Amino acid sequence: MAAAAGKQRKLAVMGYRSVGKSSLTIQFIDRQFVDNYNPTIEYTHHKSFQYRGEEYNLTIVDTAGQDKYSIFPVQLTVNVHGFILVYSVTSRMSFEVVRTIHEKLLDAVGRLAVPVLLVGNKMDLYNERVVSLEEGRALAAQWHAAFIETSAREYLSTCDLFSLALFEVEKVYGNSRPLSCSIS
Ligand SMILES: Nc1nc2c(ncn2[C@@H]2O[C@H](COP(=O)(O)OP(=O)(O)OP(=O)(O)O)[C@@H](O)[C@H]2O)c(=O)[nH]1
Repeated sequence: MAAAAGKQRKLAVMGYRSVGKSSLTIQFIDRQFVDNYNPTIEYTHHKSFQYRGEEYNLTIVDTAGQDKYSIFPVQLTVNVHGFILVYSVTSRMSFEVVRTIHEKLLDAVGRLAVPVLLVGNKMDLYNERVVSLEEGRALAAQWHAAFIETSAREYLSTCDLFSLALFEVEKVYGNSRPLSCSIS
């Protein structure tokens, strides 16, 4: 008998240029870090993922870097279950840009209960940090979103960020038992 198809979930990864959107996605898909920088136009990845004993077929859209003045890609929100908004803890501009993206996202989707995970990446660059952990937490709290700091380079995070994104998605679309891992 053929195995039952997994749950289909689509996630979009958005943020300013060069914050590590592709690196985080590739780290999740291939478990490797790519050091060279190639700006992304838009790339869609697929991965089967076991989450809490269930099979998920994830589609992850790694989007082109946005800035404050970019036109929000409204078509990108169609059939997307959750949004991963990434900034770099080394870039104040990238932190401002995620605020703008979030505003445009709510306008585009037209409702407040949008599953969002805010990610502060490049936490391995301790000496270059300009956005504090508290600022990230406070912004996520203001949005009622989840929050995590990570490093795609060192694969640092208390809990896999894609599991956390899925947790936010399942709060709205499915199973919402609490996570057993802590989020720093
Ligand atoms: N030190 C460090 N460097 C990182 C990290 N994540 C990404 N980088 C580097 O930052 C640069 C940009 O990473 P990308 O993953 O291409 O960034 P992006 O957000 O996809 O960029 P765009 O496609 O322009 O939007 C690359 O040189 C990566 O190697 C990280 O966690 N730590």
